[in-house]
Amino acid sequence: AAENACRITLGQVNQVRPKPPLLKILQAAGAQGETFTLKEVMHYLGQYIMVRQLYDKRQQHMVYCGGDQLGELLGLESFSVKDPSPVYDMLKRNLTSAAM
Ligand SMILES: C[C@@H](c1ccc(Cl)cc1)n1cnc(-c2ccccc2)c1-c1c(C(=O)NCCN2CCN(C3CCCCC3)CC2)[nH]c2cc(Cl)ccc12
Repeated sequence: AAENACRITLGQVNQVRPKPPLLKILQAAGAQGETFTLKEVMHYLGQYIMVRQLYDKRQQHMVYCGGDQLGELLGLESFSVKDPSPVYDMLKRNLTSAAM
């Protein structure tokens, strides 16, 4: 009934919970905790790519992730940051809603 409705504060409603393999990658990029906004997940994935030097220095939109855990998760050797679809597909498989 209404009075028993779970109280979801606005701050929590857009949180996602990465599955362990993705959480490990985010933590390698400095992420703390277990739930994040999608924006934070994207930020830490970008940081991970930079810290691990997975992007091509000359063609900076190309990410070569074969042989890295990121490539395992994506099921790809490389991708262009101009086509985010493989990343979104991977996130669909590796994120669960953290609300309740
Ligand atoms: C638009 C955005 C994006 C965001 C999501 C997606 Cl699915 C595609 C694209 N983006 C544009 N270029 C990058 C990028 C390129 C090379 C190395 C690292 C990041 C990103 C990515 C960010 C990010 O948070 N980007 C902040 C600004 N970036 C500009 C590029 N900057 C680097 C470019 C290479 C040289 C060093 C600076 C880093 C900060 N997060 C990502 C996570 C992944 Cl799985 C893939 C790419 C990115």
